[in-house]
Amino acid sequence: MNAKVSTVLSRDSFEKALRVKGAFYHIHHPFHRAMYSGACTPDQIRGWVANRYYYQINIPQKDAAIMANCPDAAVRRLWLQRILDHDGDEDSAGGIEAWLQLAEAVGLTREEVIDQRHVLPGVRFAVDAYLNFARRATWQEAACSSLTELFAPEIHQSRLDSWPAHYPWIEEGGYRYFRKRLSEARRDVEHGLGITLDHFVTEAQQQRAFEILQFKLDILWTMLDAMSMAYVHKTPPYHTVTDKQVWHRGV
Ligand SMILES: O=C(O)c1cc(C(=O)O)c2c(n1)C(=O)C(=O)c1cc(C(=O)O)[nH]c1-2
Repeated sequence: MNAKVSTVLSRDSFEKALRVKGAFYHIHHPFHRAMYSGACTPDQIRGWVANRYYYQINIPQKDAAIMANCPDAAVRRLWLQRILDHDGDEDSAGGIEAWLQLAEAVGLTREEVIDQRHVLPGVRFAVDAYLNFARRATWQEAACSSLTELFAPEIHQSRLDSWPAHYPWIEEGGYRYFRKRLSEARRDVEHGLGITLDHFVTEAQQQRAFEILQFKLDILWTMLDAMSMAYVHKTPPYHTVTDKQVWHRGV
């Protein structure tokens, strides 16, 4: 009788295999490559900042959904920091405010960002898929979906390294968000990765973890596809019938 050869990955190999998924991170998307090679117009940078605002404001709701599904107080206590990072506390204004300062630094008004008039339907649907996944998945699966943050410090650093030279018209104060995320993302990943390595221990679970990480990579990539249609190819939704931004702002 043939014994089934186990293809369960060791903890180390599993972590390495998760990191290999970085090959599909949105740092490789043409829109991103254009951003850090200096090829973007001010309108393209503004479009990206205004659309990414929707991701920023959904992240703390996503993290609150994970906490709501998690019965482990020790995990919740650590996870709570993510919400404070974005929403702020009595000492610091937080990431959403820093993002609004980035918006102003690139020439947008707070009002036009906060009212979400520029948020493209494709971006909205992609971000909503992330929040909805966190609501319905187990807290360990939702924690696993945050692991694209493994690759985030590099992308924030690439902006800090390249944008000031390419886009001197962006005010320096706008870069605070990216600087702030360098250490926050590293700390988040340590926690999220620990949960994932502890929880996904069978072959089927590890395959599921790869699929969850790919789902999240798809979200980030799809957001940029929608922005490319609108700001690079100049084909935003309904462009064949109107040049007005008629799409909905969230229902
Ligand atoms: O600018 C980026 O490219 C980028 C990517 C990601 C990511 O990989 O999900 C996050 C962030 N930024 C970010 O700033 C952030 O706070 C964040 C939280 C999360 C998450 O899934 O919980 N991802 C990200």
